[in-house]
Amino acid sequence: MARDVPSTPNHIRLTSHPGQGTTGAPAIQWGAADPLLRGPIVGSTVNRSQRNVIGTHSGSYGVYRALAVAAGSLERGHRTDLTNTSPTDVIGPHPQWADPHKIVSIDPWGAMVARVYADYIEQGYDIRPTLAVTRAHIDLPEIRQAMAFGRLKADGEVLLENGSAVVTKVAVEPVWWLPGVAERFKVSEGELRRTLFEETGGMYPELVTRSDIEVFLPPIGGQTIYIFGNPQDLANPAVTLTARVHDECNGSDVFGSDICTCRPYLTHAIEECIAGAQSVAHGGRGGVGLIAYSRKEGRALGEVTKFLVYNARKRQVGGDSADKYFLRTECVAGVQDMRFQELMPDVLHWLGIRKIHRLVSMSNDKYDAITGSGIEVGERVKIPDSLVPADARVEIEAKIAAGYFTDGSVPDEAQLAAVKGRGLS
Ligand SMILES: Nc1nc2c(ncn2[C@@H]2O[C@H](COP(=O)(O)OP(=O)(O)OP(=O)(O)O)[C@@H](O)[C@H]2O)c(=O)[nH]1
Ligand SMILES: [Zn+2]
Repeated sequence: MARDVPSTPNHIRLTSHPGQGTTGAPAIQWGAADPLLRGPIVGSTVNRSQRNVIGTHSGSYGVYRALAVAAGSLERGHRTDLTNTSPTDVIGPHPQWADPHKIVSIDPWGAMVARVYADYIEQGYDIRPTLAVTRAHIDLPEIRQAMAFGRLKADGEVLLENGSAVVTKVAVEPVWWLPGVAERFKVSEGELRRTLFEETGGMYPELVTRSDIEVFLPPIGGQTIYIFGNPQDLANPAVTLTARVHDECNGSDVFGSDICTCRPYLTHAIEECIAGAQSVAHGGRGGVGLIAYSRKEGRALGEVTKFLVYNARKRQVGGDSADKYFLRTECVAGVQDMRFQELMPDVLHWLGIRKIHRLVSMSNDKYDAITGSGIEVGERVKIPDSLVPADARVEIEAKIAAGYFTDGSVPDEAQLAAVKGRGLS
């Protein structure tokens, strides 16, 4: 490993120093329809005078990049070679991209920077994609099972004979336009900036010293989109869209933990998306399917908090029960949920979506955020009862009592108290 990295500066230079100015930093006019007028996002950590954002690229992985530079395995200021990296499918531009209030947490031009900002890149600006579009085959045991039971049939297009589904997938990194984010949360921009500064331990001084810089690349996880069928159809409200927006639950999604409904609901949604995208001749709906997966582990409380809550739930007097489900979370975390679905619809607007015909979710927070942002929702598809693991009854009944969508009855207090989970074994 090369340890002699000569380019690390001896003096720390603070971008918060007002004397430094923004000479050379392109202006950003958020929501401008013309990408050149909107201006490129420049988050280079090397050429400070060209930066027009607070923070840096890659979300939380920016810290690993720093580590790689510190360890000498990455050359400081390495420029991405964008040869052959362009999107496999063109998405947009859609009219929503030109509305500064519809999209505030994604750079809509993030997948095509190499093309639209080619001149800037030629002049030496370090402009990096914040979105990447590719294609893949996904292979899930639940989908092969659905084929074995005759619920899905291969069509050679969306679903192959070997059980793989063909998808277009998009990786999304967050790019926050602070005035718009503040507006979403109904707080002043100053209040948002000060709180972000203080609650990150003063990590980004520019939040409070550089009010002229409005864009923040936050050190958080992003999203991944999986599209079944033609991505262009997402923007056509006449094409039936089956969609699920899903928040990360590593324990269930990946490891099959049975305390919640996350993986079964996700795989059910994938099955619905495949059927939704298949042709009518193959038993499908002749539409398009979408899964938007957000890195918001444990309702964005993080996995440590989540596991603490599991212990508290299962050790409480009387054992784990649905009536105490949210109370235990609140006791540990101080809040039930920190996901804030307010920013979630941005990705749907980026895709040009105006109508979701079948929303595979029971969450009232998701529903309210989506419809509140101007997207029409038709049917809401709940998780089939047979897919709810025994130990996840506590969660699902507590959610229904708290306002989640159901086509059955809402449990009362006594019924909730009677729904019990397993002990700690
Ligand atoms: N803190 C905490 N988080 C949980 C618990 N159980 C599940 N989660 C998290 O809750 C989130 C569930 O998100 P989704 O699967 O999108 O579901 P939802 O928002 O409840 O709504 P649906 O769309 O109806 O499934 C994930 O981030 C999980 O990690 C729990 O007991 N405590
Ligand atoms: Zn879960």
